[in-house]
Amino acid sequence: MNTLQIKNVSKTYANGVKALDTISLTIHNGMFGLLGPNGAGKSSLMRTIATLQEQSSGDILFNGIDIIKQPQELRNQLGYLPQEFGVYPKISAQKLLDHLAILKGIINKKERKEQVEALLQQTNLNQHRKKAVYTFSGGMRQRFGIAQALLGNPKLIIVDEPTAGLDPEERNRFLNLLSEIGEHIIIILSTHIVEDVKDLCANMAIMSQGKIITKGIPTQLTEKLHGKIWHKIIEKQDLKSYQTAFNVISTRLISGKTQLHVLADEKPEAGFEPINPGLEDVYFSTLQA
Ligand SMILES: Nc1ncnc2c1ncn2[C@@H]1O[C@H](COP(=O)(O)OP(=O)(O)OP(=O)(O)O)[C@@H](O)[C@H]1O
Repeated sequence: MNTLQIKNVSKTYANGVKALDTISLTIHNGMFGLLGPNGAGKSSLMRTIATLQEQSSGDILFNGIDIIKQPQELRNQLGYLPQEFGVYPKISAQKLLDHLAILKGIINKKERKEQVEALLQQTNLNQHRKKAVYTFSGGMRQRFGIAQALLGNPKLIIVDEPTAGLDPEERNRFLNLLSEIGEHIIIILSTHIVEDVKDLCANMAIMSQGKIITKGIPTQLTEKLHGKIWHKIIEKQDLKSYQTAFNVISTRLISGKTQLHVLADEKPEAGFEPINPGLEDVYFSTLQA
């Protein structure tokens, strides 16, 4: 079992922005969803765990190893797909993956060839291996990103906002690929898309303004809201008055009418119906608390 311990980690940038504020999390094998709006600090946390920047205070231990004291130990076991992968050189996907494998320390040629081929197959990119990555679609690039993250059989994989900008089919494909990677390593999926976390992640945390504001098992967090989420369809122009009168956690426009979700212990007023809470209700009610 792998264990990542984040203990009271804070990060203040040179410009004074406190992006991480006493974060504590313990993460074991399986897929962990880190959910939060833009600017919550997710990338700051991912970059800190990946040893690309140091925290201002607090400790991060991976399988008991302090990642500040022994960054190379962590890097040898890490696969990282950053939010911005940067500029791709004009060489084929296969050559680029081979080159990245050398950088990861896989110096044995035969072993490298086998890994590169297996990863191109696994990420369904084998038929595109001769094409340059910069010509790839967004979904193909992200799958290539996973292929490079998997080089060297890492025990910890970090993927930062991987599905942003993907169309639904590519997104599904990408998420299926992630879920196939396995239960024997830690995969941290940072995202602002609730759906990404809902079906895939055994554990999750919600982050806002540099803090972890809730954490747990998605189904248990959802269950806690049972009987407290109320639904009503109203006229668009009445929204303001409903927002003043009730704890409206989300709104959605459906065929010109507005659908409300309200958090309340009892039926707010006539016309409201109880509904089964979803992870979106957990997310929005937590962010508003
Ligand atoms: N290198 C930096 N220097 C100064 N401020 C930074 C730096 N990186 C991030 N920030 C600030 O820290 C805060 C958290 O940013 P971060 O990118 O970690 O959030 P995020 O949750 O990943 O959001 P997004 O999805 O928009 O990237 C923001 O206010 C951001 O402007």
